[in-house]
Amino acid sequence: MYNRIFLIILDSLGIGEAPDAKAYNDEGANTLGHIAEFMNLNIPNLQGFGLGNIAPIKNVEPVDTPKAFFTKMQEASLGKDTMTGHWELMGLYITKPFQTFTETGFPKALIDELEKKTGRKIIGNVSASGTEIIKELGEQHMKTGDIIVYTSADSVLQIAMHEDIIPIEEQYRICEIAREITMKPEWKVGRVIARPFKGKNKKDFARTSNRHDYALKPSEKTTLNFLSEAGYDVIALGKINDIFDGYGITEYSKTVSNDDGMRQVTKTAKREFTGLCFLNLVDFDALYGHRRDPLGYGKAIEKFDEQLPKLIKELKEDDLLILTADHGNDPTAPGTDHTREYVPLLVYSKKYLVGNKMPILKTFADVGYTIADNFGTEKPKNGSSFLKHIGGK
Ligand SMILES: O=P(O)(O)O[C@H]1O[C@H](CO)[C@@H](O)[C@H]1O
Ligand SMILES: [Mn+2]
Ligand SMILES: [Mn+2]
Repeated sequence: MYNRIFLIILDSLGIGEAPDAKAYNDEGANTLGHIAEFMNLNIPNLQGFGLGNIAPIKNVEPVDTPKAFFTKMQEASLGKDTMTGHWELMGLYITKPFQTFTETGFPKALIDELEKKTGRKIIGNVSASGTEIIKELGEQHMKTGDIIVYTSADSVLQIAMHEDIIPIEEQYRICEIAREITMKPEWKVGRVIARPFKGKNKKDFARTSNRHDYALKPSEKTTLNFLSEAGYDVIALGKINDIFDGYGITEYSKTVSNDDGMRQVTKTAKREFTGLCFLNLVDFDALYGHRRDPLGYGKAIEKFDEQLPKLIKELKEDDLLILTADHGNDPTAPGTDHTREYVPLLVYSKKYLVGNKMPILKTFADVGYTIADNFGTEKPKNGSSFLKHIGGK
């Protein structure tokens, strides 16, 4: 048994179109592949793990003796958002996608109720990029106190508010009201998200790290519950606690950036625990994928690669490190939304000098199943264990 499993989600780092990409209008999408074509990606540590053995990536050649076990995984659930990806990683499928309001905006009855309960007028109510809509409506919001509601291709109701106009606690209260209203079955969005920003005017508005996601509680127990019920630690870092609405998590800490996430996971590796440490690195997605910034994305991957050895240094022989993603977000694709892709899977332990190829996995749920299998707890309904491919327990 591995005593500690570190699971790091490089949010949105897809590795090529999924077999069903066409159904999502994402044929040809390849987040990592297209970033590598855009720049000279220099990621020696991930390369050494065998990232370039999974798929052809410019400048990231396959290696003869990869340090990790490597493959790619397909998503089984319907959808390509963060919640869907993460829930599936922990064994839970979403077979009926959450409501989206991409084309229409939110219905008048919902907006009316939100205005009445918050006492504030709503502006926006369209599908938009978060950084664009604050440029467009942020100054008006500052003058009037009206709040900016917007959505995307995901099942989200996002509210952008200036931190000097509406104090952060009040922003969270407004979002809690929105979460309650959108619990109605016909309006049930996957997430309500507070998107606070700062700045003097549209030229320097910038979003802050006080973002807060109000997700739904997973409809069934996941590996996180099975672990914590069996007495193991389930340590959530970054957005993980929000994504699972705390369900099955024994302790959590938020992060302000990818760097902070890597610092926190490395710090956690220095202490004693038995169970899972689960980290999400959201900057890849929020700062670069949605912003269609392949160079920024590539540099963020290089930075991650640089920080990885500090974490590895703290790992013991009976620790397991799993690196993967939750969906794609090809910064060279049209629009600003996620892309339906395979995700890379790298599984590393100091126990092994070399890794090997694993079969392509049909579902992200294999990750959660494998973790439950390792700790000998109840298993999720979906998935199967890949422990047999990495030398057993
Ligand atoms: O454009 P921004 O505000 O970053 O929004 C993005 O972030 C949201 C949640 O991850 C997605 O729905 C996507 O639209
Ligand atoms: Mn995501
Ligand atoms: Mn996203």
